[in-house]
Amino acid sequence: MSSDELFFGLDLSTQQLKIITTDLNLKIHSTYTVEFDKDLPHYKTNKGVYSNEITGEIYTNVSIWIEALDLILSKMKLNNFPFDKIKGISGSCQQHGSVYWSKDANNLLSSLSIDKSLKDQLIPNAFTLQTSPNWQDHSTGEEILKFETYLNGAEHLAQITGSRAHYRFTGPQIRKIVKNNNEIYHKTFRISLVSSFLQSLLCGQITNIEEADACGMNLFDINKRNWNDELLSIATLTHDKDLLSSSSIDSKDLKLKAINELKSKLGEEIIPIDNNPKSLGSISKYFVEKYKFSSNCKIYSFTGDNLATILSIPLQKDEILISLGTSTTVLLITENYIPSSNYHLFIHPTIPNTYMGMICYCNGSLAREKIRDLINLKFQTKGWTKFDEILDKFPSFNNKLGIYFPIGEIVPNSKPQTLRGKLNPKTQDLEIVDSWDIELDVSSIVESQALSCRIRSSPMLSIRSNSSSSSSSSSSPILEEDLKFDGKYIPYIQLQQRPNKVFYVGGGSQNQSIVSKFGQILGSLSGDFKIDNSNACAIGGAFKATWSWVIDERGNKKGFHEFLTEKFDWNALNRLDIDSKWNDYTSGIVLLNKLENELK
Ligand SMILES: Nc1ncnc2c1ncn2[C@@H]1O[C@H](COP(=O)(O)OP(=O)(O)O)[C@@H](O)[C@H]1O
Ligand SMILES: O=C(CO)[C@@H](O)[C@H](O)COP(=O)(O)O
Repeated sequence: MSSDELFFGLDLSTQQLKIITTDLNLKIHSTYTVEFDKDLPHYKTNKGVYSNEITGEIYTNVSIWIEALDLILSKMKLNNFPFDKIKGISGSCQQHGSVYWSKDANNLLSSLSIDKSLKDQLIPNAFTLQTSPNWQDHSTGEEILKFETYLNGAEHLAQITGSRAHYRFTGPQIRKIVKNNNEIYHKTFRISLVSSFLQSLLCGQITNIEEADACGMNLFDINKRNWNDELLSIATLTHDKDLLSSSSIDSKDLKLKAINELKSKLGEEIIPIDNNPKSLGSISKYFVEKYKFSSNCKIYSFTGDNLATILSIPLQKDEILISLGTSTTVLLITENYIPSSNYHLFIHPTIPNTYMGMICYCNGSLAREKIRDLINLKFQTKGWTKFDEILDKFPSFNNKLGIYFPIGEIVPNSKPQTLRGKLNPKTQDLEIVDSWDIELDVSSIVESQALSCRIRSSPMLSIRSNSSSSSSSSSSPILEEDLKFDGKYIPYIQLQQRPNKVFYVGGGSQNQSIVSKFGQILGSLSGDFKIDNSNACAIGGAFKATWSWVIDERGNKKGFHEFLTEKFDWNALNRLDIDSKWNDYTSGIVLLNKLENELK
């Protein structure tokens, strides 16, 4: 490894912990991974988590993450990795999850001995709760109802926080813990997001939550750039009578006490996004002594995995990035804060006055894997080859679609279920079908997932379609009426908007057939691109660490976008040869709309 200045991007996602190292020119040097199911089998996780199908709870064990950190660094040490060259570290983590620290945590974090593992020193006493809710959790139905009711509805909540209430968001999850584990809540000294938890381990002290990731909590006021008192009180006062406005001094005191208690647990200060990122401090002495990091190695704030993903390429307006990880997420950037209950807006993690738009689906890779497994069972095959071969045999829309939600879905908000249907192209009537040949499920699942991304991202774009630029079938209907998705009408004009470019990242982007089908349906105007690696969020973290360090230590004044555009390796973008079938799939929008209206 020739460079003397290296940077780490960590990514703690659902199924694994990754580290990518880059140099000052943003060139990628190495990648290391620990997969939870495979490399830490004693935890007996399934795809990184534990699930309770009856309650809808999905969670994991904080201990897995702590053990994974020692394990990945030990793997690197065995490989003689030059830790002393690491100048800066940043990273990303799965969003919304929360970690509950005890009052002893800071002492324990700052006095770790290298004779014992992180896990043996932290797990017994540093946490009040050994588990952390996972973003796939669906157990907070009652809580999200309270958040939306007390805040005068989903749209109003979205105006304040960038999102309506969601099961997985940290505020509703905290409310559930206050209700079910009240003693534990009050004993908790600090609450971290997964991102601030990991940066705290590295810093050797509990650190604050970063502004962009705070937008995934239903607690943070995006306009005021601060915690919202009303929302903090909803998260902690679980008796309706305490929440209903009352002018009595006692009730005001109770509310204030509850707000202040949660504020102090979350940390009064939030790490702001600006053009002058400051380090949170140097890496803790445990890592210096055990792995031989330099004591000058700086830690920069971590963010959410989707937020870090948009840092991996110089994304522009009207370009969308699709992450085909465990979740499927559609990401884009915008300077306009126009919130809606149909999508999420987050503060951009490095560019001031800019936002990230996001749509997130739970049933992404794992739902596709279930169909792939059935195909492999039928044909006695392995891997994705047969699935891909079948998918490639469906070159155009056949007026059949299925909705496949083995677990509850975020978009649209729905229980676990499967629904298949055919559209009569002449009458536009829907016929529900109980089952069909499993081969049809292959095209159906990929088409319905891609159509949902197209429908829900198009209102956030600004380029109107020029239908002559894509292949068109004369039988395609023209949308002339507004369609209701997720309880809200999308004006048909907005359904005509198309992305300029689409970028694909994440595990599933390695699959040419899946990406081609997405590309045909999304119909980008200036091309589809795959990034030549599957670790976009870890790369985004490494790029953020590099940019931050260059500002912090070298006095560079370039903003993140300028810095990235200048150094970005454009050869890493793989242009894909995909023919748009945007027009042909217009009837797919009608069919998906009808099918979604039938969901239970
Ligand atoms: N060749 C492939 N074809 C389709 N899906 C794939 C392929 N390779 C990996 N995947 C999917 O990628 C998923 C993991 O994506 P990744 O981005 O690594 O995960 P994470 O969400 O944990 O960051 C797996 O669940 C798997 O289904
Ligand atoms: O909940 C969301 C975003 O809101 C998920 O995208 C999580 O952030 C986890 O992502 P992966 O494990 O799929 O990377």
